Amino acid sequence: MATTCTVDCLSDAALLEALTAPTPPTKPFRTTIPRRDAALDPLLIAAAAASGPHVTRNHYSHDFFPGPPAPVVDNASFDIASSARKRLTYVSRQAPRRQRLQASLTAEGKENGILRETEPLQSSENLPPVTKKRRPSVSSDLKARNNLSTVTEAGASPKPQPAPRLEIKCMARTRIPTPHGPAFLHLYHNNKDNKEHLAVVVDPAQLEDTGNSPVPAIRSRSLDSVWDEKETEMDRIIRGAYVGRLSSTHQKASDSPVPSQSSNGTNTLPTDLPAPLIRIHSECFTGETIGSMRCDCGEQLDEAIRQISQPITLSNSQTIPGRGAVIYLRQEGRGIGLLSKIRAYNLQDMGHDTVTANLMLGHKADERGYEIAGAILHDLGLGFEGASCSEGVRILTNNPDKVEALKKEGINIVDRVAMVPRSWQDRTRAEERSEVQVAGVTLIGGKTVHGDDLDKYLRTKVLRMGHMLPLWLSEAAEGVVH
Ligand SMILES: Nc1nc2c(ncn2[C@@H]2O[C@H](COP(=O)(O)OP(=O)(O)OP(=O)(O)O)[C@@H](O)[C@H]2O)c(=O)[nH]1
Repeated sequence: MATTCTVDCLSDAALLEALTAPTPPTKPFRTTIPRRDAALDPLLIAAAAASGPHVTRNHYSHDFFPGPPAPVVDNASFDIASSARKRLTYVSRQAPRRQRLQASLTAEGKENGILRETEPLQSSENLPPVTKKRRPSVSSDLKARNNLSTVTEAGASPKPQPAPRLEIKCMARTRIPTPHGPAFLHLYHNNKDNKEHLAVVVDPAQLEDTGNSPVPAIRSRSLDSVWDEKETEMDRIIRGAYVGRLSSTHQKASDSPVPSQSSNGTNTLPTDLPAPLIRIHSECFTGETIGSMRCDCGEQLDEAIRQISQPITLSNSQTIPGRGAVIYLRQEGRGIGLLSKIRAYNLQDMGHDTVTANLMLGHKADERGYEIAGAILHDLGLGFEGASCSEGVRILTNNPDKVEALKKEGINIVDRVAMVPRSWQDRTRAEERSEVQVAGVTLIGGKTVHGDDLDKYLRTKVLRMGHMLPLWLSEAAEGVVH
């Protein structure tokens, strides 16, 4: 035994020497280092024990585990009775890759609010029952006439179930005074994800309830409809289905269905009335809640409400309040969720831009969808044929994907209004005045801010994501790309 141990220790030392030497060995290992074919190699076992079972993410749970008894080897390195000795083999206790992938997708889906088939449709529990009117198809008609059975034949593989039709419902609405004027906040439920998406409707004319407005009110059909015959007028008012401005003396439930005309009873809109201005905005906790200057999201939300609230002057010199809506979608971090966005920020600090950081984390540059936004716009009667405001909408964005996605949802977009970052509009003036406001920077009602992170983000949106915005000129002249 003593002899074998000495031989092995020497060979271990020689191997270590060869591996750690400043210059690679001149002769091949085979000629300088004795064979190492012992059943238990102490060096390898020590290395594995020191590194632990999770050497890399992909090797998590791989380890040495007792295997079948080892065959008796004459020159075994350890003096353990071979009958009692269990051979250690390197085996994996990981689930197959397919199962691990599925588990991680489910976890990620939860994070991003995607409902799995096994989860209850929490958010659609209050949706009205869907009455599906099925048009008889030619084949079902024939079957009915010939009295043929429509039951699936035994043995036929079940057809994959189509995804349920998207349903949304405005659950509640209330007046919100903002620094730019009054708005109505609408909260929506849907049967696709478990997020509460929102619509900030700017239409202060409907606060008056005088019946004189030349334009139709922007109202939610699902909110104004009667949900249940047991529902009282007060129930409807409490969930926001009221007209005018609610007060201790004014409480009037809205009609259902909403009349599809302006409140003065006409269907014809002033010819020079601009289409309502809308913005589809995606949630950004960092930009909107804690005033992060890594992006311009807080500022964009503020700017959207400000622009939509601007009064409109018609050619007959009549001025009417601004009208439109911000559809606020809960798709944080361009759909990857806050957790992944935080990780992406760390990659950005290491020198990657916002697009590359997403890709490095296994996400797409943009994972958002606009189906729910389209449905909310339909519900509000904005931008589609047959709506009370059939004039189409103007959209406030630089993002060509949003425009295309909304067109696919059937939204009639008559114009796009650019969303120019305040820091690119105001920089020269601010530098001249050398005053940069810091308090309340990108929050609602805040002022312009500048910063390197913000600049990188804005430039990447133009240069890598195809946003339709001229680069801030001095940067463009320098050709700086981050
Ligand atoms: N993944 C990721 N998301 C970010 C980053 N910075 C901002 N966001 C997200 O981007 C979204 C903001 O996008 P939007 O306000 O819809 O604007 P946009 O698509 O850039 O296009 P515009 O309509 O032109 O403003 C929010 O969900 C933010 O959380 C980032 O660095 N990484």
